[in-house]
Amino acid sequence: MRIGMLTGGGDCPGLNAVIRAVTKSLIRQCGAEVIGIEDGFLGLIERRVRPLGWDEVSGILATGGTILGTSNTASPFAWRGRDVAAEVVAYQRELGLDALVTIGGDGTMTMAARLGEVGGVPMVGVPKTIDNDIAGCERSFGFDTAVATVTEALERVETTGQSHGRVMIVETMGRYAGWIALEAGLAGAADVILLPEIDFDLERVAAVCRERHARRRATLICIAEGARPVGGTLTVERAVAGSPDPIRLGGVAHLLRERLQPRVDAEVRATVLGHVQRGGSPTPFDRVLATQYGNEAAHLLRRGQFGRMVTLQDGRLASVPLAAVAGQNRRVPLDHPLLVCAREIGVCLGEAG
Ligand SMILES: Nc1ncnc2c1ncn2[C@@H]1O[C@H](COP(=O)(O)OP(=O)(O)OP(=O)(O)O)[C@@H](O)[C@H]1O
Ligand SMILES: O=P(O)(O)OC[C@H]1O[C@](O)(CO)[C@@H](O)[C@@H]1O
Ligand SMILES: [Mg+2]
Repeated sequence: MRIGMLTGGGDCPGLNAVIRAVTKSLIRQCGAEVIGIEDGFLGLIERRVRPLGWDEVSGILATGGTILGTSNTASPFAWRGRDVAAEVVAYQRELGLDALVTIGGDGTMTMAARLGEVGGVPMVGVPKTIDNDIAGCERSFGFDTAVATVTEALERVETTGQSHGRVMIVETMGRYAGWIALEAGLAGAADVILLPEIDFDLERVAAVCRERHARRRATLICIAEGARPVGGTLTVERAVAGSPDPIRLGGVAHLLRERLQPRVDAEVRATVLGHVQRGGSPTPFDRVLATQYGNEAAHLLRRGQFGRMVTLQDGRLASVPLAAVAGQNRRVPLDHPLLVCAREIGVCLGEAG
């Protein structure tokens, strides 16, 4: 058996743990040859691959990023104005691949499925993202690490906020889903948590800050990059040319700071955490989850269960058809127990009233 493997989309902690587990499982279970494809689908377009053996994947469990590199702008169906999908499929055949392991988000899964439809090799997907927003998957690896990083940041920001009696705003990543802000906000004892799923009422947030200033000096606000005020729009930082999902969010913390400042006596400061949340070594939880996902991907390959993505459902390893994942986005349901819990312990979610 000859298996290709690539990492696509934004990187996240735990990618190397998956690469290691897939490779070691396949070598041990069936003596398979594993071919690493560099920089996601770009490596298939530019014909850049390298063999992955036991030594190449040893010692990488705890390292951040991806040893294979990644890309979020390379589409074989629209590469520099040309459709090169047929050439990519031909290259897969030249390499003698029996299947492809694609470790990525919704975009990577969609692309892998599309390549399969035009004659590409069968594939098995592994869900990665710090955002935890992949359909059919209750925990993507990388999320736990991001939550740990944001939690530490909130705690650090809180002590300086206390010293100065300020309103401190911390902005998290997460795109259109509020999972990172919600879990880190709870773990980091934020007073206000603002999510993309609940448009926030500025007057309500200001009232909480004023009330806290009188009682507790400081207010800690955790806001997801995709949050927006009632009647407002998303805060877009930039558009990335060539990316199938070109919008990059960012900066809503600054918008909130500007609008809050005239409404409160305390000084307001904003911190945008950015890629700090996506880098570095995975937590033990993510190392274990990524290892299990990689091992399970090898099982699917050996059983010939293609066109599926490994996943976690009700705490158990499982797999779902790619068609159920492609083009989807898993957001925080409004009746989620963590939202209920947050409200009941007095966290403001920006809701009016
Ligand atoms: N809608 C799409 N149709 C076809 N191909 C796509 C699509 N979206 C993404 N791709 C391909 O998948 C690659 C990765 O996609 P994208 O940048 O959206 O990352 P992702 O896998 O969704 O991860 P994340 O969004 O978490 O960074 C792109 O470079 C592109 O080749
Ligand atoms: O690295 P880039 O292209 O700026 O993308 C940032 C986006 O990717 C993610 O880190 C992961 O999907 C999002 O949370 C964030 O909005
Ligand atoms: Mg995506």
